Amino acid sequence: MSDDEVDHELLDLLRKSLGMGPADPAAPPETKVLENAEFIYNNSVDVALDMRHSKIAAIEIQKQMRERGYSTKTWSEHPLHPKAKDENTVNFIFTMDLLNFSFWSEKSEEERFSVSYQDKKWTGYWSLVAALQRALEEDIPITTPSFWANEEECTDDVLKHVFRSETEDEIPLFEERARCLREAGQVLEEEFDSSVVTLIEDSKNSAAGLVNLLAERFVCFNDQGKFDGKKVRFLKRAQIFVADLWAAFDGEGYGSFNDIDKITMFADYRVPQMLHSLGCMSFCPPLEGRIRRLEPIETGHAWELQIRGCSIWAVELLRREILKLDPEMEVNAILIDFFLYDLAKEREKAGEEAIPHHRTRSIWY
Ligand SMILES: Nc1nc2c(c(CN[C@H]3C=C[C@H](O)[C@@H]3O)cn2[C@@H]2O[C@H](COP(=O)(O)O)[C@@H](O)[C@H]2O)c(=O)[nH]1
Repeated sequence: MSDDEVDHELLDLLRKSLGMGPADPAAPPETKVLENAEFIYNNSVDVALDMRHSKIAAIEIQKQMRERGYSTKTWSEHPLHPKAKDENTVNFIFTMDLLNFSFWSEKSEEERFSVSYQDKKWTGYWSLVAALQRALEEDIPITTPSFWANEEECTDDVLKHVFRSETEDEIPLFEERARCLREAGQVLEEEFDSSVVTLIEDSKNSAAGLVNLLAERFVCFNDQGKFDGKKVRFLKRAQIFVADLWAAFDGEGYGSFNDIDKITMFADYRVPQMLHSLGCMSFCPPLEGRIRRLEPIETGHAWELQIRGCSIWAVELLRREILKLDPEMEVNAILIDFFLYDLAKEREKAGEEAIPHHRTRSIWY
Protein backbone atom coordinates (compact mmCIF):
# COMPACT_ATOMS: atom_id res chain seq x y z
CA MET A 1 0.00 0.00 0.00
CA SER A 2 1.45 3.45 -0.92
CA ASP A 3 1.86 6.15 1.73
CA ASP A 4 -1.15 7.95 0.28
CA GLU A 5 -3.36 4.84 0.49
CA VAL A 6 -2.29 4.38 4.13
CA ASP A 7 -3.08 8.06 4.76
CA HIS A 8 -6.59 7.63 3.26
CA GLU A 9 -7.11 4.42 5.29
CA LEU A 10 -6.08 6.14 8.55
CA LEU A 11 -8.13 9.22 7.71
CA ASP A 12 -11.27 7.11 7.16
CA LEU A 13 -10.66 5.21 10.44
CA LEU A 14 -10.18 8.52 12.28
CA ARG A 15 -13.32 10.00 10.73
CA LYS A 16 -15.33 6.89 11.72
CA SER A 17 -13.97 7.00 15.34
CA LEU A 18 -15.11 10.66 15.51
CA GLY A 19 -18.55 9.65 14.25
CA MET A 20 -17.94 11.43 10.94
CA GLY A 21 -18.76 9.89 7.58
CA PRO A 22 -15.99 8.76 5.15
CA ALA A 23 -14.23 11.50 3.21
CA ASP A 24 -16.38 12.67 0.34
CA PRO A 25 -15.30 10.50 -2.63
CA ALA A 26 -16.76 13.13 -4.95
CA ALA A 27 -14.44 15.83 -3.52
CA PRO A 28 -12.22 17.18 -6.33
CA PRO A 29 -8.66 15.75 -6.23
CA GLU A 30 -5.92 17.89 -4.61
CA THR A 31 -2.16 17.34 -4.93
CA LYS A 32 -1.23 19.25 -1.68
CA VAL A 33 1.95 20.50 -3.40
CA LEU A 34 1.15 24.22 -2.99
CA GLU A 35 -0.03 23.72 0.60
CA ASN A 36 3.18 21.82 1.40
CA ALA A 37 5.28 24.53 -0.29
CA GLU A 38 3.65 27.21 1.88
CA PHE A 39 4.38 25.07 4.96
CA ILE A 40 8.05 24.82 3.94
CA TYR A 41 8.22 28.57 3.25
CA ASN A 42 6.65 29.42 6.63
CA ASN A 43 9.18 27.19 8.40
CA SER A 44 12.29 27.99 6.33
CA VAL A 45 15.29 29.48 8.12
CA ASP A 46 17.90 29.03 5.38
CA VAL A 47 15.97 30.32 2.36
CA ALA A 48 14.03 33.59 2.23
CA LEU A 49 11.73 35.29 -0.28
CA ASP A 50 11.78 39.03 -0.90
CA MET A 51 8.41 40.68 -1.59
CA ARG A 52 9.90 43.94 -2.91
CA HIS A 53 11.94 42.12 -5.57
CA SER A 54 8.95 39.87 -6.32
CA LYS A 55 6.79 42.92 -7.04
CA ILE A 56 9.51 44.38 -9.29
CA ALA A 57 10.04 41.02 -11.04
CA ALA A 58 6.28 40.66 -11.58
CA ILE A 59 6.22 43.96 -13.47
CA GLU A 60 9.02 42.80 -15.81
CA ILE A 61 7.61 39.29 -16.25
CA GLN A 62 4.10 40.57 -17.01
CA LYS A 63 5.52 43.03 -19.55
CA GLN A 64 7.73 40.43 -21.28
CA MET A 65 5.08 37.70 -21.31
CA ARG A 66 2.61 40.16 -22.88
CA GLU A 67 5.17 41.42 -25.44
CA ARG A 68 6.20 37.88 -26.42
CA GLY A 69 2.59 36.67 -26.47
CA TYR A 70 3.73 33.91 -24.12
CA SER A 71 1.06 31.19 -24.12
CA THR A 72 0.56 27.43 -24.43
CA LYS A 73 1.43 27.88 -28.12
CA THR A 74 5.01 28.79 -27.19
CA TRP A 75 5.60 25.15 -26.22
CA SER A 76 5.16 23.83 -29.77
CA GLU A 77 7.25 26.66 -31.24
CA HIS A 78 10.42 25.14 -29.75
CA PRO A 79 12.09 23.44 -32.76
CA LEU A 80 12.54 20.04 -31.08
CA HIS A 81 9.12 19.74 -29.46
CA PRO A 82 6.58 17.56 -31.34
CA LYS A 83 3.91 19.51 -33.23
CA ALA A 84 1.26 16.88 -34.05
CA LYS A 85 -1.81 16.81 -31.80
CA ASP A 86 -1.97 13.03 -31.63
CA GLU A 87 -1.19 9.94 -29.52
CA ASN A 88 2.44 9.88 -30.73
CA THR A 89 2.91 13.28 -29.09
CA VAL A 90 1.25 12.00 -25.89
CA ASN A 91 3.73 9.10 -25.80
CA PHE A 92 6.65 11.41 -26.62
CA ILE A 93 5.78 13.75 -23.73
CA PHE A 94 5.32 10.88 -21.29
CA THR A 95 8.70 9.38 -22.25
CA MET A 96 10.34 12.81 -22.04
CA ASP A 97 8.95 13.60 -18.59
CA LEU A 98 9.74 10.12 -17.32
CA LEU A 99 13.41 10.99 -17.99
CA ASN A 100 13.35 14.78 -17.54
CA PHE A 101 15.93 15.02 -14.76
CA SER A 102 19.51 15.70 -13.73
CA PHE A 103 21.32 16.79 -16.89
CA TRP A 104 23.78 19.01 -15.08
CA SER A 105 27.51 18.35 -15.35
CA GLU A 106 30.76 19.77 -13.95
CA LYS A 107 32.44 19.17 -17.29
CA SER A 108 33.09 21.95 -19.78
CA GLU A 109 30.62 22.69 -22.62
CA GLU A 110 32.98 20.80 -24.96
CA GLU A 111 33.35 17.71 -22.74
CA ARG A 112 29.88 17.32 -21.21
CA PHE A 113 27.24 14.88 -22.43
CA SER A 114 25.73 16.22 -25.64
CA VAL A 115 23.50 14.87 -28.41
CA SER A 116 24.10 15.64 -32.08
CA TYR A 117 20.83 16.10 -33.96
CA GLN A 118 19.83 18.21 -36.98
CA ASP A 119 23.44 19.43 -37.29
CA LYS A 120 23.45 20.89 -33.78
CA LYS A 121 24.85 19.78 -30.43
CA TRP A 122 22.20 19.77 -27.72
CA THR A 123 22.88 19.74 -23.97
CA GLY A 124 20.74 19.81 -20.80
CA TYR A 125 17.01 19.26 -21.18
CA TRP A 126 17.26 19.65 -24.96
CA SER A 127 19.75 16.78 -25.17
CA LEU A 128 16.98 14.48 -23.94
CA VAL A 129 14.44 15.81 -26.45
CA ALA A 130 17.01 15.53 -29.26
CA ALA A 131 17.95 11.94 -28.29
CA LEU A 132 14.30 10.87 -28.41
CA GLN A 133 13.71 12.58 -31.78
CA ARG A 134 16.92 11.04 -33.16
CA ALA A 135 15.90 7.53 -32.01
CA LEU A 136 12.47 7.85 -33.65
CA GLU A 137 14.15 8.86 -36.92
CA GLU A 138 16.27 5.70 -36.57
CA ASP A 139 13.03 3.69 -36.25
CA ILE A 140 13.69 2.82 -32.60
CA PRO A 141 10.24 2.86 -30.87
CA ILE A 142 11.68 4.65 -27.80
CA THR A 143 8.35 6.33 -26.98
CA THR A 144 6.32 3.08 -27.04
CA PRO A 145 5.57 1.67 -23.55
CA SER A 146 5.38 -1.96 -24.72
CA PHE A 147 8.92 -1.58 -26.13
CA TRP A 148 10.31 -0.56 -22.72
CA ALA A 149 8.76 -3.65 -21.09
CA ASN A 150 10.25 -5.97 -23.74
CA GLU A 151 13.61 -7.16 -22.36
CA GLU A 152 14.67 -8.83 -25.61
CA GLU A 153 14.19 -5.65 -27.66
CA CYS A 154 14.81 -2.84 -25.15
CA THR A 155 18.29 -3.92 -24.06
CA ASP A 156 20.86 -1.73 -22.29
CA ASP A 157 22.85 -1.64 -25.53
CA VAL A 158 19.85 -0.23 -27.43
CA LEU A 159 19.30 2.40 -24.73
CA LYS A 160 23.02 3.28 -24.70
CA HIS A 161 22.74 3.79 -28.47
CA VAL A 162 19.65 6.00 -28.03
CA PHE A 163 21.44 8.16 -25.43
CA ARG A 164 24.87 8.09 -27.09
CA SER A 165 26.91 11.24 -26.65
CA GLU A 166 29.04 13.33 -29.01
CA THR A 167 31.63 13.22 -26.21
CA GLU A 168 33.17 10.63 -23.89
CA ASP A 169 30.72 11.73 -21.19
CA GLU A 170 27.71 9.42 -20.68
CA ILE A 171 24.22 10.77 -19.91
CA PRO A 172 24.01 11.24 -16.12
CA LEU A 173 22.17 8.46 -14.20
CA PHE A 174 21.89 6.15 -17.24
CA GLU A 175 21.02 3.10 -15.08
CA GLU A 176 18.28 5.02 -13.27
CA ARG A 177 16.80 6.19 -16.58
CA ALA A 178 16.72 2.62 -17.91
CA ARG A 179 14.98 1.53 -14.69
CA CYS A 180 12.40 4.34 -14.95
CA LEU A 181 11.51 3.26 -18.50
CA ARG A 182 11.23 -0.44 -17.68
CA GLU A 183 9.21 0.11 -14.48
CA ALA A 184 6.85 2.47 -16.29
CA GLY A 185 6.51 0.01 -19.16
CA GLN A 186 5.56 -2.70 -16.67
CA VAL A 187 3.01 -0.58 -14.74
CA LEU A 188 1.43 0.67 -17.97
CA GLU A 189 1.22 -2.94 -19.22
CA GLU A 190 -0.29 -4.23 -15.94
CA GLU A 191 -2.73 -1.42 -15.23
CA PHE A 192 -3.29 0.74 -18.33
CA ASP A 193 -3.29 -1.62 -21.37
CA SER A 194 0.28 -0.35 -22.13
CA SER A 195 -1.37 2.93 -23.11
CA VAL A 196 -0.57 6.43 -21.82
CA VAL A 197 -3.89 7.57 -23.32
CA THR A 198 -5.69 5.11 -21.01
CA LEU A 199 -3.77 6.56 -18.06
CA ILE A 200 -4.87 10.09 -19.06
CA GLU A 201 -8.48 9.00 -19.58
CA ASP A 202 -8.52 7.40 -16.11
CA SER A 203 -7.88 10.86 -14.59
CA LYS A 204 -11.17 12.16 -16.06
CA ASN A 205 -9.80 15.55 -17.19
CA SER A 206 -8.43 16.38 -13.73
CA ALA A 207 -4.85 17.66 -13.71
CA ALA A 208 -4.57 17.02 -9.96
CA GLY A 209 -6.11 13.58 -10.45
CA LEU A 210 -3.55 12.69 -13.12
CA VAL A 211 -0.67 13.95 -10.94
CA ASN A 212 -1.93 11.86 -8.00
CA LEU A 213 -2.41 8.81 -10.23
CA LEU A 214 1.20 9.07 -11.44
CA ALA A 215 2.52 9.49 -7.88
CA GLU A 216 0.48 6.52 -6.61
CA ARG A 217 1.12 4.08 -9.45
CA PHE A 218 4.70 4.93 -10.54
CA VAL A 219 7.46 4.89 -7.93
CA CYS A 220 9.64 7.11 -10.14
CA PHE A 221 7.03 9.90 -10.16
CA ASN A 222 6.47 9.90 -6.38
CA ASP A 223 8.67 12.92 -5.67
CA GLN A 224 8.31 13.88 -1.99
CA GLY A 225 10.34 14.47 1.19
CA LYS A 226 10.03 14.95 4.95
CA PHE A 227 10.44 18.50 6.32
CA ASP A 228 10.12 19.28 10.05
CA GLY A 229 8.65 15.79 10.47
CA LYS A 230 5.90 16.41 7.89
CA LYS A 231 5.55 14.70 4.49
CA VAL A 232 5.93 17.30 1.72
CA ARG A 233 5.07 16.57 -1.94
CA PHE A 234 6.82 18.22 -4.92
CA LEU A 235 5.75 15.81 -7.70
CA LYS A 236 7.85 17.81 -10.18
CA ARG A 237 7.92 15.39 -13.15
CA ALA A 238 4.30 14.31 -12.65
CA GLN A 239 3.27 17.96 -12.74
CA ILE A 240 5.46 18.95 -15.70
CA PHE A 241 4.04 15.97 -17.64
CA VAL A 242 0.51 17.34 -17.16
CA ALA A 243 1.72 20.85 -17.98
CA ASP A 244 3.55 19.74 -21.16
CA LEU A 245 0.40 17.86 -22.30
CA TRP A 246 -1.77 20.93 -21.61
CA ALA A 247 0.64 23.22 -23.49
CA ALA A 248 1.34 20.86 -26.41
CA PHE A 249 -2.40 20.35 -27.02
CA ASP A 250 -3.36 24.00 -26.29
CA GLY A 251 -5.67 22.86 -23.52
CA GLU A 252 -7.68 20.70 -25.95
CA GLY A 253 -8.03 16.94 -26.55
CA TYR A 254 -5.45 14.99 -24.54
CA GLY A 255 -4.42 18.31 -22.94
CA SER A 256 -7.88 19.26 -21.73
CA PHE A 257 -8.07 19.65 -17.91
CA ASN A 258 -10.79 21.34 -15.83
CA ASP A 259 -8.41 22.19 -12.97
CA ILE A 260 -5.10 23.00 -14.73
CA ASP A 261 -4.47 25.97 -12.40
CA LYS A 262 -3.88 23.49 -9.55
CA ILE A 263 -0.50 22.70 -11.15
CA THR A 264 2.38 24.53 -9.44
CA MET A 265 5.88 25.57 -10.53
CA PHE A 266 8.17 22.57 -11.17
CA ALA A 267 10.80 22.35 -8.44
CA ASP A 268 13.91 21.74 -10.59
CA TYR A 269 17.45 23.18 -10.39
CA ARG A 270 17.18 25.85 -13.11
CA VAL A 271 14.23 28.04 -12.08
CA PRO A 272 15.44 28.49 -8.45
CA GLN A 273 18.63 29.95 -9.95
CA MET A 274 16.52 32.41 -12.00
CA LEU A 275 14.47 33.34 -8.91
CA HIS A 276 17.75 34.15 -7.14
CA SER A 277 18.92 36.27 -10.10
CA LEU A 278 15.65 38.22 -9.93
CA GLY A 279 16.22 38.84 -6.21
CA CYS A 280 13.04 36.95 -5.31
CA MET A 281 14.85 34.26 -3.34
CA SER A 282 18.00 34.33 -1.20
CA PHE A 283 20.06 31.81 0.78
CA CYS A 284 21.70 32.01 4.22
CA PRO A 285 25.51 32.45 3.95
CA PRO A 286 26.42 28.80 4.70
CA LEU A 287 23.98 27.57 2.03
CA GLU A 288 24.99 30.21 -0.50
CA GLY A 289 28.63 29.29 0.11
CA ARG A 290 27.91 25.60 -0.52
CA ILE A 291 26.09 26.44 -3.77
CA ARG A 292 28.84 28.78 -5.00
CA ARG A 293 31.52 26.14 -4.23
CA LEU A 294 29.50 23.66 -6.38
CA GLU A 295 29.38 21.27 -3.42
CA PRO A 296 26.67 18.58 -3.44
CA ILE A 297 23.48 18.93 -1.38
CA GLU A 298 22.00 15.51 -0.61
CA THR A 299 18.49 14.77 -1.85
CA GLY A 300 16.08 15.17 1.09
CA HIS A 301 18.42 17.54 2.99
CA ALA A 302 16.55 20.41 4.71
CA TRP A 303 18.45 22.87 2.50
CA GLU A 304 17.27 21.13 -0.66
CA LEU A 305 13.66 20.96 0.55
CA GLN A 306 13.72 24.68 1.41
CA ILE A 307 15.10 25.61 -2.03
CA ARG A 308 12.38 23.52 -3.72
CA GLY A 309 9.47 24.52 -1.47
CA CYS A 310 10.33 28.24 -1.43
CA SER A 311 10.71 28.22 -5.24
CA ILE A 312 7.19 26.84 -5.64
CA TRP A 313 5.87 29.47 -3.22
CA ALA A 314 7.87 32.26 -4.90
CA VAL A 315 6.19 31.53 -8.25
CA GLU A 316 2.78 31.53 -6.53
CA LEU A 317 3.57 35.02 -5.15
CA LEU A 318 4.69 36.16 -8.64
CA ARG A 319 1.43 34.81 -10.07
CA ARG A 320 -0.62 36.83 -7.56
CA GLU A 321 1.40 40.01 -8.23
CA ILE A 322 1.06 39.61 -12.01
CA LEU A 323 -2.72 39.21 -11.71
CA LYS A 324 -2.91 42.36 -9.53
CA LEU A 325 -1.09 44.22 -12.34
CA ASP A 326 -3.07 42.64 -15.17
CA PRO A 327 -6.30 40.92 -14.02
CA GLU A 328 -7.21 39.99 -17.61
CA MET A 329 -3.96 38.13 -18.32
CA GLU A 330 -4.17 34.42 -19.13
CA VAL A 331 -1.44 33.40 -16.69
CA ASN A 332 -0.84 30.51 -14.27
CA ALA A 333 2.13 28.95 -12.47
CA ILE A 334 2.86 26.77 -15.52
CA LEU A 335 3.32 29.64 -17.97
CA ILE A 336 5.33 31.69 -15.45
CA ASP A 337 7.53 28.66 -14.82
CA PHE A 338 8.03 27.91 -18.52
CA PHE A 339 8.87 31.59 -19.07
CA LEU A 340 11.42 31.62 -16.21
CA TYR A 341 13.08 28.46 -17.50
CA ASP A 342 13.37 29.86 -21.04
CA LEU A 343 14.58 33.21 -19.65
CA ALA A 344 17.24 31.41 -17.58
CA LYS A 345 18.49 29.61 -20.68
CA GLU A 346 18.51 32.83 -22.73
CA ARG A 347 20.54 34.62 -20.05
CA GLU A 348 22.91 31.62 -19.70
CA LYS A 349 23.44 31.65 -23.50
CA ALA A 350 24.11 35.41 -23.39
CA GLY A 351 26.80 34.71 -20.79
CA GLU A 352 25.06 36.67 -18.06
CA GLU A 353 26.40 36.18 -14.53
CA ALA A 354 24.21 34.10 -12.18
CA ILE A 355 24.68 32.12 -9.00
CA PRO A 356 25.38 28.45 -9.89
CA HIS A 357 22.34 26.17 -9.66
CA HIS A 358 22.41 23.87 -6.61
CA ARG A 359 24.00 20.44 -7.04
CA THR A 360 21.59 17.65 -6.06
CA ARG A 361 21.87 14.49 -8.15
CA SER A 362 18.52 12.64 -8.21
CA ILE A 363 15.85 11.24 -10.47
CA TRP A 364 13.30 13.71 -9.11
CA TYR A 365 14.38 16.74 -11.20
N1 LIG B 1 10.87 24.31 -13.76
C1 LIG B 1 11.16 23.88 -15.00
N2 LIG B 1 12.13 22.96 -15.14
C2 LIG B 1 12.40 22.57 -16.41
C3 LIG B 1 11.75 23.04 -17.54
C4 LIG B 1 12.33 22.38 -18.65
C5 LIG B 1 12.03 22.57 -20.09
N3 LIG B 1 10.64 22.86 -20.33
C6 LIG B 1 10.36 23.32 -21.67
C7 LIG B 1 8.91 23.23 -21.93
C8 LIG B 1 8.33 24.41 -21.89
C9 LIG B 1 9.30 25.46 -21.58
O1 LIG B 1 9.10 26.54 -22.46
C10 LIG B 1 10.64 24.81 -21.79
O2 LIG B 1 11.09 25.11 -23.10
C11 LIG B 1 13.30 21.53 -18.14
N4 LIG B 1 13.31 21.67 -16.81
C12 LIG B 1 14.19 21.09 -15.81
O3 LIG B 1 15.34 21.92 -15.79
C13 LIG B 1 16.51 21.10 -15.63
C14 LIG B 1 17.25 21.12 -16.94
O4 LIG B 1 17.90 22.36 -17.03
P1 LIG B 1 19.12 22.46 -18.08
O5 LIG B 1 20.14 21.41 -17.64
O6 LIG B 1 19.61 23.88 -17.95
O7 LIG B 1 18.52 22.16 -19.44
C15 LIG B 1 16.00 19.70 -15.33
O8 LIG B 1 15.71 19.59 -13.95
C16 LIG B 1 14.70 19.69 -16.11
O9 LIG B 1 13.78 18.74 -15.61
C17 LIG B 1 10.72 24.00 -17.36
O10 LIG B 1 10.06 24.49 -18.31
N5 LIG B 1 10.47 24.38 -16.06
